[in-house]
Amino acid sequence: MTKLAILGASGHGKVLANVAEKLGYTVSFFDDAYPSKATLEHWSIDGTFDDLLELDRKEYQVAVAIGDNAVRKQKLETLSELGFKLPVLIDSSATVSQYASLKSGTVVFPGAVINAFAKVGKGGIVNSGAIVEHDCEVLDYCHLSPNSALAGNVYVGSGSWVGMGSQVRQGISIGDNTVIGAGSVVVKDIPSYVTAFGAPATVVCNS
Ligand SMILES: CC(=O)SCCNC(=O)CCNC(=O)[C@H](O)C(C)(C)COP(=O)(O)OP(=O)(O)OC[C@H]1O[C@@H](n2cnc3c(N)ncnc32)[C@H](O)[C@@H]1OP(=O)(O)O
Repeated sequence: MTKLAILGASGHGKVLANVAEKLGYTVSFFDDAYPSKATLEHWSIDGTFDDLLELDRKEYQVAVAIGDNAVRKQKLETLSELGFKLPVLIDSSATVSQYASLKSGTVVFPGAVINAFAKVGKGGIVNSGAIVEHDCEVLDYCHLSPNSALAGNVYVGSGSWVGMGSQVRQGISIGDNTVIGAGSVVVKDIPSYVTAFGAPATVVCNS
């Protein structure tokens, strides 16, 4: 059995562990709240981030269960530089086209769909029931929240967060480090470093 060390003993971590166990991994958690927090449900937390860095890279692969895109990026980059394998994890109930491409550290949650020729970069979260239609390009360290839907040929810049249930019309471009609020309907391009929401989505502030 392959061992997976999960950084982040969070709700997100619980779902990630569930995905990984279905794929046959044995999981253990690491979190900087250790030792004051030593368990997560029935799992044990075995140490802090620094403890995780001491693990044998041949024995352990690593996943980062941190929802904040910037923090997840920073942790994954450190782990990658230190030689840890950051697997792509795809829940057994998700549908991912054989023509789609996903980069290291990306996790696809239950019921998500990634269709033909879509690309998802490094360290992404494709959350439960999210849809990434054909030819979309989602750059590194994005989070597509539960039930969000990108129609065909949508572009999402790095570090952006598409909120729960949001829908993005085909061909739309969303910039880097932008937040699309929950329940939005995006019908016009949205620039980088902003928060936008509503139906139709409009920019409400810089993020
Ligand atoms: C498994 C998981 O749980 S994954 C996590 C999924 N979570 C999400 O998708 C949440 C995405 N986040 C949001 O939608 C947030 O509301 C954000 C980021 C857009 C804004 O958050 P904040 O900056 O904290 O805004 P705040 O909650 O203070 O609201 C400010 C105003 O905007 C309004 N507002 C906030 N979000 C939205 C939204 N998505 N759509 C419409 N209006 C909104 C609020 O009603 C409030 O209006 P008011 O000033 O008239 O009272």
